[in-house]
Amino acid sequence: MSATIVDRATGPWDLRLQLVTDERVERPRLRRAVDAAVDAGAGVVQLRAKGASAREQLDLLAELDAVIAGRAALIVDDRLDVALAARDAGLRIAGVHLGQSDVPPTTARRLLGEGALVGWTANTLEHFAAAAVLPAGTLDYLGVGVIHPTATKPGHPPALGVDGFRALAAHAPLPCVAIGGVTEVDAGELVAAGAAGVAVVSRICAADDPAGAARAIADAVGIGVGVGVGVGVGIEAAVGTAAEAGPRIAAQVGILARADGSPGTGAGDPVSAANEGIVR
Ligand SMILES: Cc1ncc(COP(=O)(O)OP(=O)(O)O)c(N)n1
Ligand SMILES: Cc1ncsc1CCOP(=O)(O)O
Ligand SMILES: [Mg+2]
Repeated sequence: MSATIVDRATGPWDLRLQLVTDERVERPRLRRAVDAAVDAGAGVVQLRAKGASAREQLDLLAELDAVIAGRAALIVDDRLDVALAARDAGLRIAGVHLGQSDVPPTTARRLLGEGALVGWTANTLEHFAAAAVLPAGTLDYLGVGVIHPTATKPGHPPALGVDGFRALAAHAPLPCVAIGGVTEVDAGELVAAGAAGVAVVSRICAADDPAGAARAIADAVGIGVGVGVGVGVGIEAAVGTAAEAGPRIAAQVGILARADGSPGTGAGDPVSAANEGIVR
């Protein structure tokens, strides 16, 4: 048995906790929140700055890249052009999170490459059906919500609640990241309901104690279980829904062992495997 070192800036991706930046928060505070979230184990940081110009987003990405320092994947909301320009400027940009009205995920995959992280918003069975017919390997995950009403996204779709999420996610062709009003109160329930992870804006970015909030959510989604000990028992565990979605996904749902060498709870269960699949 040997420890597996994962470069979290380049994958495989840990989807259990994604910090999405809050454009209402001042930059120094935002930098602290990002640092705290990554310290707590967030595997993905998404720049969401809808009011910012492309140049402003590039500046922000440079700041975030410096704070993250390769400890997590940095992705961009909506803007494939900005993601590509930031890469061109030498920043570590893992990929994008696209909405239904953004450029097609197939374009993003083609331009960002096989190793990129590409997420797509999907809130309905129709969205799931559209995701399911994309070429295998186009998408890494679906962003599903909102779970609760949230002021962070005005005009958001109807709130699913945890039960609605469970019912919807049961039909998902890819790992689902739950978003919208998520806190430590229900992050664990969402994982139990089938989420590969949660995406969080205000509970961390606007918290008085972002480090405490990030740690509480990280604990709730099981980050920290089996840290540092990995064995190669992931391939069998990866058979099932996620693996059927394509070989890229199967490769991401490797299983880890606990410190005593026994397999993690993901063995034989691809959803749990997805939640436990990264050794750091
Ligand atoms: C992880 C995750 N899921 C969903 C969204 C929502 O993205 P989108 O539909 O593009 O809406 P905006 O964020 O652009 O308002 C997301 N950003 N992240
Ligand atoms: C970007 C986005 N998409 C759906 S809800 C949401 C915002 C979630 O923010 P918060 O975690 O503050 O509720
Ligand atoms: Mg978007």
